[in-house]
Amino acid sequence: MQLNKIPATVVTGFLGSGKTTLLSNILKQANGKRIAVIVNEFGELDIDAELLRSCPLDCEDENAEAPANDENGIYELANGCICCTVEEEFLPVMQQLVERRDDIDHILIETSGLALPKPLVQAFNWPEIKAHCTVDSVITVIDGPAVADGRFAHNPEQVETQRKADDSLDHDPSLQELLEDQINSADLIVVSKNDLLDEATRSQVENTVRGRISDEVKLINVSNGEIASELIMGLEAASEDRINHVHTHHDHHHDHGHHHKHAHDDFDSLSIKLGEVDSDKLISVIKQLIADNNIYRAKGFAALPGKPMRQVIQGVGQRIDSYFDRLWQADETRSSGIVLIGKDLNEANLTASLKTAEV
Ligand SMILES: Nc1nc2c(ncn2[C@@H]2O[C@H](COP(=O)(O)OP(=O)(O)OP(=O)(O)O)[C@@H](O)[C@H]2O)c(=O)[nH]1
Repeated sequence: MQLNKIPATVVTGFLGSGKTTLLSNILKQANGKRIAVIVNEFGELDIDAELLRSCPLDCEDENAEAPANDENGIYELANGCICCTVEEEFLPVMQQLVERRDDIDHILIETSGLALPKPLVQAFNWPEIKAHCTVDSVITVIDGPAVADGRFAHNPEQVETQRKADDSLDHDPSLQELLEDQINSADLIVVSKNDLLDEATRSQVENTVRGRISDEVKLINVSNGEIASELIMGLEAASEDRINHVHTHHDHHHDHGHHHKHAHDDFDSLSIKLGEVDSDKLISVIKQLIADNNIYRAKGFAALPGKPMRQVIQGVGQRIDSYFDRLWQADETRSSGIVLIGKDLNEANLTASLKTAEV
């Protein structure tokens, strides 16, 4: 019966866990498969869509013809959170995709790191969607090194011992709930950043995650998003059929409709525009800001004087990656922009600090 429904894979996972990296690797393997991508981002710059769209330096030829990499294949949902805007944002996009169904083999959906997957999966039970689409699987990406650092301090003794070390970030109850909801909705767990784990840490991480999922949920370790697309697509889980039974911390908020307080209401997302910058200085300022504030995620683009290429800056926890992704285009203003996502962020102070990197 599902043969003629379009399969949709929902990729969820916390900020910076590696969702975009995974998706861009899947798109590289599209091999003629026509994949539509829906991206939802918490933050005003459409960085994820941009990164998925722009062909990385090492993939120029393979990808030139893949339809998913052409602009028509990528749908950005307005800034915010897919779980709160299912009706206004998600439904219309799905309707468009259904109209183009003869041109689409698979839909990939990247939710924002702060989104709750359940309401999104439930939307696949709405008649207009259900008739044409099914959820192939919900994949939850979990940041391996973050687990190793104790982000899943769930059992009480662990919380007690770890609280001394850090009482602000990783043991925030709203964050714990969000992570648990993302895990509970999963058909498949991808533990990312495997390259950053040694063997002992890897099995410790596996045990921690295993302790939180049911036995039938598979767990795969992945480095740099490199995984065969057959392991990710075509799982035929029909997740919408079971989603109502998945217990989450946020059920009552959605089910009763009136009280719309979500996990992510406590988070701030700032988008700070800068001119050309000194890259080393910018990175060291961001590191310092991450150390001094409740910043979970920093990402953006930097324009460096005299450099023809744009630099991508990615910060997760204390780790900052940077690389050049593409040439600045002739019609583009060379400017930098950084998105900071966290709690209790003081925009004026953070802007002033970042501006010290301008040249
Ligand atoms: N070393 C290493 N870095 C990784 C891996 N996967 C992702 N990263 C890095 O982690 C950072 C975040 O990765 P993204 O793929 O953007 O994460 P995301 O989940 O899409 O992030 P948000 O959309 O902001 O929630 C980037 O700097 C990636 O290069 C991995 O397997 N190994």
